[in-house]
Amino acid sequence: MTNKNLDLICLGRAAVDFYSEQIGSRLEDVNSFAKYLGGSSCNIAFGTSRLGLKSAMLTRVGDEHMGRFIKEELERANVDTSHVITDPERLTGLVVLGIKDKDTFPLIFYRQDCADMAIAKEDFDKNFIGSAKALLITGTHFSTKSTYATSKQALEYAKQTNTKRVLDIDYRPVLWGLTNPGDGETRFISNNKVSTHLQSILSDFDLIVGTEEEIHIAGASTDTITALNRVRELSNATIVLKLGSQGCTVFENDIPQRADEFIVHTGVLVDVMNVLGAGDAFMSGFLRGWIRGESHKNCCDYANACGALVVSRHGCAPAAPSSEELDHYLKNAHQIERPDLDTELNHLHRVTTERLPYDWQNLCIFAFDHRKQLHDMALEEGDLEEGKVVERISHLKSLFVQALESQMKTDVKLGKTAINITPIQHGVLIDDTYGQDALNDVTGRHLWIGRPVEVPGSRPLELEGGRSIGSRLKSWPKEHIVKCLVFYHNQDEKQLRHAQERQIIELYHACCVSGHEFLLELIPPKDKDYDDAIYTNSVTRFYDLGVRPDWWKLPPQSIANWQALTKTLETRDPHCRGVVMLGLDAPMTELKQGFTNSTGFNIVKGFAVGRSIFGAPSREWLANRYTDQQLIDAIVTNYTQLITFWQERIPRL
Ligand SMILES: Nc1ncnc2c1ncn2[C@@H]1O[C@H](COP(=O)(O)OP(=O)(O)OP(=O)(O)O)[C@@H](O)[C@H]1O
Ligand SMILES: O=C(O)C[C@@H](O)[C@H](O)C(=O)CO
Repeated sequence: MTNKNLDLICLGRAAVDFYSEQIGSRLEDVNSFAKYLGGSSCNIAFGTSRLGLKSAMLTRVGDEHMGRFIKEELERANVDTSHVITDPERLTGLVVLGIKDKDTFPLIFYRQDCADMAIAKEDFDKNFIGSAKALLITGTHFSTKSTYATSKQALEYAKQTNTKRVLDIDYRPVLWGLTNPGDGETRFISNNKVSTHLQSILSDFDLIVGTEEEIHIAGASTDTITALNRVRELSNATIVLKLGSQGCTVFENDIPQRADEFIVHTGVLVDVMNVLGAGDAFMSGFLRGWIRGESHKNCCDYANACGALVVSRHGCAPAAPSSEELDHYLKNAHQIERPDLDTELNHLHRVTTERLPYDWQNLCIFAFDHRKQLHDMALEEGDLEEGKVVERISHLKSLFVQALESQMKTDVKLGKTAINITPIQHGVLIDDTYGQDALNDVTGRHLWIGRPVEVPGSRPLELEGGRSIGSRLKSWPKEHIVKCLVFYHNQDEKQLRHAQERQIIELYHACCVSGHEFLLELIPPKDKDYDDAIYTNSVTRFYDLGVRPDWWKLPPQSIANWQALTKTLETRDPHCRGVVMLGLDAPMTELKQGFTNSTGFNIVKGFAVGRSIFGAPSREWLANRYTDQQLIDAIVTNYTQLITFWQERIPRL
């Protein structure tokens, strides 16, 4: 398997899963669904990519939002989507799934004439298939005349180019027209036609994977040994038999005469939340080892562990583990009774699977989540009635977004001439009190977006909208980063300190559940003395409490302090995204010095500054001394100044 730049191509179903959020509900009664990437083949392309293989997807999606979602999800997981073709006529397949109890998982496929079934021979060529070490096809894509012909063509190219061929039998009777269309749940119906059909392709494969029921359909017998023997008669492939919670077994050559002669590779039994997707995760784990030529034992260990992790979690694709997470689980599985409740494993899952949004290294964040300050400013300068304040500040915040847009255009020009400068990544911090329109406007544009939850100025910390932050986060776009500012001193009197810490712990856990990133901003209270060590001590204290924010927001620090903080982050949470520096309305020269001190410290990813950029121009605008355009221009001048300070401190490439 040399000269292959891809490890794996997956040909088959690409769908969107709508997954019931009420565990125990009948599907009839479910009232909210999570939306995930789905489709067995897509799940495997995604799962193997998370495990470090270079995977590609070969399929079609609709020319609509769901099709784009699939493509983007795959890309975020680093899957090659060069052969995810947009079908001009058909819609993307959908799947609705429920979790009734540990054995009942109602499932409806909305796949009539769906896009992935239109995959055609013209969608790929021999070079593409030959560029992978292995080609995987799932059973459904042999179920119609045209998908059969397309799949056979792909197999032929694979044979000619020494690409290994893998079959996941993945038998879904409904997709062969054997049950009523609403019954996606039934996993086995014996049918001679299907068996004969499948048997016509078995000889084409090097690896065949199936559950007992799937081997039964392929081998045309409900006696497992008989069915395995029939598969063996027709194929020299390595056969992997999945045995549910017991694990799996592999046959290279002859089939043993009795089941008790099987060499069973067992994993660790876990509590089932949902078995759906276990097969795709199993396949992903197995292929991680098989494509790299590892032993059966390793392949099966990876496969069983991936299956176990996925059955213990909600969803199929999003539950799939990363390489680091899998290795951690394999080392510790016997001590991890409940993977779904294990803090370390959940943390690794959260921080090592592709986080939204992207990789941030050079952040220039325009922070205008100020509520109290802008409110006071509006009253002072604008001579407004209280009722008009909201309207005026909302308008002001929309103009801030326009200023940001102008700034981004300026940067594009800058980037063209100064190519040796690291590209700037823009961000914003906006509240939903005055800035909902501005927030909606910036969302979905690949910006870093922070959104505050604290009641401004509160100490002890209070959250806007009360304590039920978890339910609030349900309505937040995933890309919004939960920002919480706390006026904190690690030597605050006990009661105050504990109240604040409890609030932060709850908030952090709510973010872990909702999947939002969390930014913790620490500012020492004005009414209390503190020395330089306060930041490292406070950060350490939160780690001791089990709070691992994705981001820290801290004032600029001395060089010695950045050294201490670097050490703390490296030892306590190497996956932390980093620190952004705040401005505290400081004059530009002071900010410049602060930025300079952070030179060379990789934990510092950028700045998040507000009043130094918008303060003076906003006063002018609120007092009607500036037009909208003058405000925008003044903001861009200040923002550009800060970006220049920041860029100058970044070592040139
Ligand atoms: N309760 C469990 N505990 C531990 N591992 C499990 C458990 N259930 C399943 N697994 C693992 O997941 C693998 C696949 O499970 P299963 O046999 O249910 O696949 P499947 O029917 O193909 O799944 P799917 O619903 O995705 O089609 C098993 O071989 C095993 O490794
Ligand atoms: O493979 C399918 O089409 C169904 C999937 O969308 C879903 O993720 C699942 O059930 C995986 O086993």
